[in-house]
Amino acid sequence: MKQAVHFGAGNIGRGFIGALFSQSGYHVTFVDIADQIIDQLNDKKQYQVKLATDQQESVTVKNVSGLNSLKQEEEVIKAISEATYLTTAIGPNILPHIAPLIAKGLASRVKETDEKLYVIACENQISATDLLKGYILENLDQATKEKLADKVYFFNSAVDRIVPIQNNEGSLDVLVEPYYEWVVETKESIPAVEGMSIVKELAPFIERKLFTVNTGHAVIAYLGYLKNENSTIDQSLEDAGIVEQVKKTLGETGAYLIKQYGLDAGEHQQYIEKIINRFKNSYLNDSVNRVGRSPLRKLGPNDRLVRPAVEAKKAGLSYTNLAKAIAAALLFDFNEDEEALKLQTMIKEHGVASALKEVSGLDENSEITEEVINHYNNLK
Ligand SMILES: NC(=O)C1=CN([C@@H]2O[C@H](COP(=O)(O)OP(=O)(O)OC[C@H]3O[C@@H](n4cnc5c(N)ncnc54)[C@H](O)[C@@H]3O)[C@@H](O)[C@H]2O)C=CC1
Ligand SMILES: O=P(O)(O)OC[C@H]1O[C@](O)(CO)[C@@H](O)[C@@H]1O
Repeated sequence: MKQAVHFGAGNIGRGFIGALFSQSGYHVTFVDIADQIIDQLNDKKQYQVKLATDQQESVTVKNVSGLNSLKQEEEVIKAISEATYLTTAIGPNILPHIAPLIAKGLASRVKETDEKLYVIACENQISATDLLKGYILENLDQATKEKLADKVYFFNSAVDRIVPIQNNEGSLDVLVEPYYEWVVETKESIPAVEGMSIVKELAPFIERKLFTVNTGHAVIAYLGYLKNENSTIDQSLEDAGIVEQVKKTLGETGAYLIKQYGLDAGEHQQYIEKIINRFKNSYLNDSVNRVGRSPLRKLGPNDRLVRPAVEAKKAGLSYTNLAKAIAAALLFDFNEDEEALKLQTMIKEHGVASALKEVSGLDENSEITEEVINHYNNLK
């Protein structure tokens, strides 16, 4: 049986990427640090992916097992040696932590086989695989790096499926939205995986996804949180003001995307509407706290709020609604989120402009910062 190794047996790992490999005839070895999930994968060897619809259709995902990256290094190295694909869905901040083990796996593999391995990071981050590749190379000697050529390939990708936090402690089953899109950038001819689309140039796809799905979701999460910190995304969309704000913000990112990539304006508008409808799915029960999680990452210079604002400004386009979304993100003070707490401390100690400089790379006296501060004071 063909083998896939997937780092991160969480929501996207089990509910999306691992499920596609299993449906394509692969055995999937999930590598994680959560013993409870790993033990269950090895014990039950299957789980259900349930669709968040009124019919609640489900798919059984079979041929799965689990390894602990902290306790089973040798087994992970062996699994990497035998795999055709190595994928991740663990969060961009964790990539540097798994790179040393992947490097050991690759070093061992290239001594044993000339078979090709395809590495794809499935994270909400532009060029996530390039970042992972960089971290892996830092852990390899020159001779091994040279041996990777024509044997280990690294492809960037964009992943789109909403998978909320699961309220089913003790179960491997995952509730997911029916929609999904996995776009992988490569010019190679690679083994087929059901549901994977191949493109030669990822930039328009990942920017369209990140600056529509993730920007829109972030706007709802941060404004929804300000209204009621215990609410869900679909509940927040019952507020006409929030709906209007999402539409205006996606109008701004849309204007940038249309200009930058020559998208058809009508088609892009339909894409926006389809996405807002996905957000309204009440079966997902997706909390504003999950979607707003890790605000330091989400306020990063290349992420879903700041990058489109900077690009829109450069292109002479409107960015005031994006500035409002940034301001709302700066007010996200959910006390179970480490990054939110850190952000609030930064703001308290040094002020909004200084926090924006440090987190988003925006100059303290830039026009965007000025606009964000105006919105921040109004929202506060
Ligand atoms: N949930 C969603 O709807 C979507 C998430 N994504 C992206 O997918 C990635 C994963 O997100 P989720 O699945 O939602 O997160 P999650 O928190 O459900 O899953 C992450 C998994 O990684 C594991 N992990 C953490 N540190 C690890 C380490 N050092 N070694 C091995 N495993 C480790 C955790 O135990 C957990 O099982 C993120 O980059 C996210 O932005 C992308 C599209 C959709
Ligand atoms: O997973 P992140 O980057 O923390 O952000 C949450 C976002 O990612 C998703 O989980 C999937 O794209 C969305 O639900 C949401 O926009």
